[in-house]
Amino acid sequence: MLISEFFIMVNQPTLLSSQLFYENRVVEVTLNRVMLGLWKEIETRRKRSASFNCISKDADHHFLLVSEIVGARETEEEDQTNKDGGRKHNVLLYPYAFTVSYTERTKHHCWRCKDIIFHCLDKAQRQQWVQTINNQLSLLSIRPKRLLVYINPYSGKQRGKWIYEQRVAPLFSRASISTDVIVTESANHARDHLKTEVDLKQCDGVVCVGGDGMFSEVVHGLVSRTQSDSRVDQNQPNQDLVPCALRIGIIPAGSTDCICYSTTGTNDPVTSALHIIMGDSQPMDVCSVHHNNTFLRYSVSLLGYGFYGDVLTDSERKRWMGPSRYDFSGLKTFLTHQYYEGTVAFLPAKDNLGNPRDKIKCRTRCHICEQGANNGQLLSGDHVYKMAEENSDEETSGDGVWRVIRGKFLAINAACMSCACPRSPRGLSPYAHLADGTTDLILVRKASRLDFLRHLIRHTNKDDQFDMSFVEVHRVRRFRFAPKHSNVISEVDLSETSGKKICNQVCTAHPNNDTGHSNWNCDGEILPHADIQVSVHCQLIRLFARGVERGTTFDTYTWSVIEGSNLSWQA
Ligand SMILES: CCCCCCCCCCCCC/C=C/[C@@H](O)[C@H](COP(=O)(O)O)NC(C)=O
Ligand SMILES: Nc1ncnc2c1ncn2[C@@H]1O[C@H](COP(=O)(O)OP(=O)(O)O)[C@@H](O)[C@H]1O
Ligand SMILES: [Ca+2]
Repeated sequence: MLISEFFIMVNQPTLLSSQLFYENRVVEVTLNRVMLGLWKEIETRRKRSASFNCISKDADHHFLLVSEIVGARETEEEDQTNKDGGRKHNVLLYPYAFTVSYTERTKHHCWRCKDIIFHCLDKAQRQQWVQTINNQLSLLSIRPKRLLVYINPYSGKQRGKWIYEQRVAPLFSRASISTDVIVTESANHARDHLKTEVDLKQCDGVVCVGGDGMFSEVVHGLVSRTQSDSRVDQNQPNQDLVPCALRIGIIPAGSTDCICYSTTGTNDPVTSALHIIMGDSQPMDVCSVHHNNTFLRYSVSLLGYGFYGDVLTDSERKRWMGPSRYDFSGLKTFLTHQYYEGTVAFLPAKDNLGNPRDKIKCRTRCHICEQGANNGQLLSGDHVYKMAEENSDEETSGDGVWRVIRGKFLAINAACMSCACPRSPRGLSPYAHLADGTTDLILVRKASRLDFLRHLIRHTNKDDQFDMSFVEVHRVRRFRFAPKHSNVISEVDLSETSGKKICNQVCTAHPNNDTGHSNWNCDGEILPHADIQVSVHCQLIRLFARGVERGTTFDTYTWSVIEGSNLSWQA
């Protein structure tokens, strides 16, 4: 925080100011539109213990941003812990307590909800404080007030219900958020409910408790509902889709939790609940997947053919093993060492969106993602690319021209975001962006088992998994794939303007034959077709998240400490 920002903050008109008892001392507490605090010690009974997070133990001025307060509530007498005599004495003088809950950052992007208890002289003063704080919070229009919650009781280690009830619901209630909770009874329950039954105007957001598959259900429900309400045909691969109005929150309880991890920096239910309460907003790209001009599915994380498709196909039969099914099937698939022949055609992204190896990480308020959204507006969809494509006879080369690559691949992965998760903390494509309108297309060609193992291991450490002769990676807006024996892609509608030429190339490249092919892993779902067309839709949805923050230490959102007027801290 800059000093100028600090002065703007403290110079806001005061809403409420009183002398209250806090811990072992009397303090002057002030509330304005932006902050609670600037506590000046009036009377010290005992040397203050460092009982709440602050930079300096000797500091006697503190503040808390209103935007980081979860809620305030009156506290019952019996809830108050008063172990020492000095404190008891003061509690008698200030018997009416209230609690302010706030968000505090801990290590590794985890947030925690902390409480501070203040004591008032009389009931009226306490009521005034609680009401004024909560009124201020209700003015923060970005915060959700009513949420629709779907719990998959079978996700991950089957602890979704417990996690929600024990760790999340109490926080929502502290933040005065009302909820409609639905425990799903079968696969696609949440998707179909959102698609047809829910009155979306009755809530401010949708929360899913589960894994990537559960999130995918909610995305399908919301996106499909939004398109059908706007009479948009999802079957057209080049169709501009209508963005969803409601934000989605993820309480991680699944096997991979890659979307939660990539958007918050951790897979912690309490952190996610606090992002939802704060009303965070993170736009996110969505890929639409079509086969033969028919809509198949949406994808927000990984579209994987070959290795990840085979891992998923094998692991689906082992759901009873829980999350470790992926380790088992991963090892088995690795040993099988199967490669697949096919043709990939793709439309590269604009140069101003960087490239998958530029070491620019997607972080909170990412400027590459901003750039991506602007590109979309300026170019209005694919028009410029269509022009480039029509005017060129080149099969490859040039920004905005389709490129075609044929070969034998161990894996073809498209990562629309980093796909960071506990198994791979940097992710499948560490520099992919959440909301730039592109996906990173990773082509892993046929290689020895040892080389492929080296590539896989690099997903788990700091080494560059793309720095290998058999791996190439491209940032793309659209792509197509046809397996060598494809007989379906020749049926693609050749009247489609964009991709027309490419389609011809793909078709002529592959006379039909009967060699085997893999499956696509689409965010943990197996797709029924190998021949697919993929388009990225920039910022189609929004999450209750803020992307991964740059540091985990002090910044403008957290508790700050000022030593008198000597502003020794800056973030
Ligand atoms: C020899 C060591 C090899 C380690 C390789 C580790 C790479 C891990 C990269 C994982 C990227 C996961 C992307 C997310 C996929 C999810 O959508 C999907 C479904 O997740 P869900 O079951 O719904 O939680 N999970 C998987 C494993 O396919
Ligand atoms: N009540 C239910 N019974 C069975 N399957 C369900 C239920 N609710 C959701 N599902 C499905 O379970 C699958 C896995 O869910 P997910 O939450 O991703 O868990 P995991 O991360 O363990 O795979 C998803 O495809 C989802 O559609
Ligand atoms: Ca992206």
